[in-house]
Amino acid sequence: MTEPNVVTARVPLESRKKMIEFASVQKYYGDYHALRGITATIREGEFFSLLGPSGCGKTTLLRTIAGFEDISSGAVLIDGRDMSDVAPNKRPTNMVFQSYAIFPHLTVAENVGFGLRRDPRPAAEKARAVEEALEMVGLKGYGARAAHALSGGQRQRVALARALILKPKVLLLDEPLSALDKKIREQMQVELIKLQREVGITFVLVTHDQEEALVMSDRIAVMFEGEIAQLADPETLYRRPASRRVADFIGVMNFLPANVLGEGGGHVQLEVAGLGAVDVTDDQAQAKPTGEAPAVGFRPETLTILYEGQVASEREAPGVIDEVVYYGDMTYYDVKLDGVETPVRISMRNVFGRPVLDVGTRTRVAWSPGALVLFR
Ligand SMILES: Nc1ncnc2c1ncn2[C@@H]1O[C@H](COP(=O)(O)OP(=O)(O)OP(=O)(O)O)[C@@H](O)[C@H]1O
Repeated sequence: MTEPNVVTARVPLESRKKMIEFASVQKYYGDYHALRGITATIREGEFFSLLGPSGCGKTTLLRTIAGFEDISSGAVLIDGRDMSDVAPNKRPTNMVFQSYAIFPHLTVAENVGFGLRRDPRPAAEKARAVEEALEMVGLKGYGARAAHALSGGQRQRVALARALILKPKVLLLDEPLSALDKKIREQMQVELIKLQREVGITFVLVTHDQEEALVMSDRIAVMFEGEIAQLADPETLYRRPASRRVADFIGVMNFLPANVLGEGGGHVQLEVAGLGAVDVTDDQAQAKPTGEAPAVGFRPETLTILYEGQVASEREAPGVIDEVVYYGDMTYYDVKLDGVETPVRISMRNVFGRPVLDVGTRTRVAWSPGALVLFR
């Protein structure tokens, strides 16, 4: 196995060199404006994801890196070099697709070694490289097997090994796990992260699965309609989404209407439906106001149902349980806070086998001002 790569071994992203640069990239398909001025930088050894709903342009953007898609204006640079006149097969990139594009009539080893067929190295050396690549993806000893006899997950590993053996600077992954069952997909996600850390290659992943992006990425670009709506690390995206739309796309976000009463000294004073008067810091407020009616957002796990006699550590609000959804390890409670028509969703871990509360029960909900985000 290769040594852990020094680049990815805890060198902060911002001090690594720029591996991919998008400079005002525009793409038209006829009249259709598919990429609307993309500017972003992906660093060496980064695990970077393009996340967004169907049709937002994420695959198109990925394909501009590989050179499978010409751009209408702007530039794509790889490792400091403008790729405008560089053909796809001359770029230091390799792509792994959603469908396992392997040759079913070849063995696993033949599939993995396919890209080395014009490599002048002696056969024994190439065979060793194939063995190494198979070991990397957890398929040690599978070389002689027929590729058609593999499971979906194994085929995708072969496709990965085949890409990695060519030692690209950048590996492009177009929804590589989306055809796999949930369990295998989750297992492969963890393996891919480990693999990426080991080889130190820059990975760019396209996915419409927000959980997958959160689990795997150093940073994520959330795209809507050909634009990057927010580019940030997973925690920032989750805790400080830049807009209602991003907040809604990543996990579950509750919204309650709010009135802005005043502002200044780094704080915003609000009156929030169901919660009452509350101060938030400027840091909790959407940076670029859109002029939409103000609302506060908060995640289900930032609220707690209080049991009888239990005291809230910060604030509490009364309400009635409207719906209960039991998931084994956790329960979702939808609670109608007094005076608010739309219920808020609360997730509770079922650690001590507490009784599930019934619909219609009056309850109190503990919440914390620090967990709120103001959208306006
Ligand atoms: N070759 C093409 N000709 C015309 N329009 C295209 C072409 N390829 C993509 N588009 C359009 O450009 C937009 C972006 O497509 P793209 O495949 O990048 O989206 P996506 O975010 O990857 O979505 P999905 O997850 O569905 O693949 C879509 O509206 C699509 O219909």
